Amino acid sequence: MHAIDVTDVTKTYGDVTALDGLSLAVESGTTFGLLGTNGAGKSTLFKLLVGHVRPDSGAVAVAGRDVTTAGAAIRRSVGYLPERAGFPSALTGREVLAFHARIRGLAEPSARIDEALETVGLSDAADRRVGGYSNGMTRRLGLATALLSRPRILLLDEPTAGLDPRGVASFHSIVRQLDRDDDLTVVLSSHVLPEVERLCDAVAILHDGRLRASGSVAGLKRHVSDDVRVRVRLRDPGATEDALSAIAPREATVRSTDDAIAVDCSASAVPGVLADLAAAVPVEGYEVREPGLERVFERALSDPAEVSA
Ligand SMILES: Nc1ncnc2c1ncn2[C@@H]1O[C@H](COP(=O)(O)OP(=O)(O)OP(=O)(O)O)[C@@H](O)[C@H]1O
Repeated sequence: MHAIDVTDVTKTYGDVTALDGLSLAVESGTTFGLLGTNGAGKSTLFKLLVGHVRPDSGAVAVAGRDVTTAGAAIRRSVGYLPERAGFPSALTGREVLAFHARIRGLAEPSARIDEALETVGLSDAADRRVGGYSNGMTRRLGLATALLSRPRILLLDEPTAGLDPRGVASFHSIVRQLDRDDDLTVVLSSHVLPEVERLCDAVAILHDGRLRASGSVAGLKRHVSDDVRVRVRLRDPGATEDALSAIAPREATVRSTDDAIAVDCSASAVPGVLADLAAAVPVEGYEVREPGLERVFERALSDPAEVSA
């Protein structure tokens, strides 16, 4: 069962094509990561999913219902934390939530407000003015507003951007706690690949409004896993050119930094690569790395063919 179905959606803003024939499905109950370069269309996708903008063409369905026709009913089942959520600084956290509960016409608002405050760890700060909240607390208050209607689908647009490491850790632990609820689908966008790798079951990578890759994190990694990356540190930074020439005849992708070169090649080619390099230039050391989500991302951006894994 899909929580979200996006079918051949195009969305333009004047001359800018934000989404270009995008199709994407998100399984119910999963935590799904949305990755992409700046301007790839992630925020536009979130806005389509909550009905804040309409597609020029194509269909957007949430919980099996078309967003453009289901309107308010959809908004009740979806919680949305926008990329930039600010609140009136003179209000307390509880007053902000009471306001959001009122405009959404929620029944039993105080019980829901207490529950949301508890979930995001703001119960003790609930009666303090929002103007005195840290960035992390403000983001968590944003999450609390998204949770007020006890949504089945939670959309988090770059929820940890700009937070310090403690703020990030505390947000992650809340998302992990929410993830225990099998009926809740979480879609989060992020530029931090390790964050997505840690929290998400499946991901989509967007570029220029198009889908470049989608699938389980493990499946996408396997897709590029015939290659490993060998990073070789050179004793003499001036030897980079000689090192590159030594590798040139091999079937490998090579990148150089000031004092190291990184070679993507098959695992079986590693001894030969190391031997070629050691014969050509003084080598300080090396490490071999299995592919991570970072490699999947690089591959997705450099190769326009859509990958599904
Ligand atoms: N209201 C708007 N008016 C005009 N252009 C817009 C508008 N909103 C978004 N765009 C453009 O649409 C494209 C996609 O933007 P969007 O914000 O969806 O990308 P994003 O992936 O969320 O980017 P980022 O990672 O930088 O937040 C960009 O080129 C952006 O400039």
